[in-house]
Amino acid sequence: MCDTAIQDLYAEEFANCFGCGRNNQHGLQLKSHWQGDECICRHTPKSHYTGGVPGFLYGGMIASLIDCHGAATAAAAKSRESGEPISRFVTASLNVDFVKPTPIGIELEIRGKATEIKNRKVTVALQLFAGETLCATGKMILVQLKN
Ligand SMILES: CCCCC/C=C\C/C=C\C/C=C\C/C=C\CCCC(=O)SCCNC(=O)CCNC(=O)[C@H](O)C(C)(C)COP(=O)(O)OP(=O)(O)OC[C@H]1O[C@@H](n2cnc3c(N)ncnc32)[C@H](O)[C@@H]1OP(=O)(O)O
Repeated sequence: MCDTAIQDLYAEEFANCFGCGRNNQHGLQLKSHWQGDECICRHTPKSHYTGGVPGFLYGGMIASLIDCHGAATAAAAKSRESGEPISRFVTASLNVDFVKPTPIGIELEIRGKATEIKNRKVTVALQLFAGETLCATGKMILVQLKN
């Protein structure tokens, strides 16, 4: 696994996101790492992010985890393809399927893979696991910010 998180390579002005900005002291500060041919993020949500049924995670938080990790996956995949430094991608489209209730209290693992890279547009497929259980999947389209 690459030691440096993708989010730690974002330019300073793009490092303030609630989900993954290293400079956002009130945010989740998610970290994503390239491993093999995919990108991995691990996070244990706090219990107050419940969706109303104690012990289970709010769907909006699930979408947020997928969203921010998808952006990191797109940035890493594009950088690996082009040989250029990590750049910043924003979400143009986010589709989440909630497959099983997601438990709170154990570490979640989100796995992302780029399925298509076309100029500034990257399509990413994601899976969110709680242990061995696939709880949610995501499909995203991300667009690289213009310089
Ligand atoms: C991430 C930090 C950002 C900090 C802000 C700093 C500077 C501001 C600079 C730019 C503003 C950018 C982002 C907005 C600000 C904050 C977002 C915070 C981060 C998030 O919270 S993130 C979740 C919310 N996110 C958004 O707030 C995005 C709103 N949106 C847009 O800002 C534009 O919509 C954008 C940039 C996505 C694209 O605009 P664009 O002009 O750069 O590019 P363009 O439209 O040419 O698309 C290029 C190729 O993507 C295809 N494409 C586009 N949209 C598609 C879709 N929906 N489905 C399928 N394909 C799509 C086209 O078809 C074309 O493909 P092709 O080349 O093959 O034709």
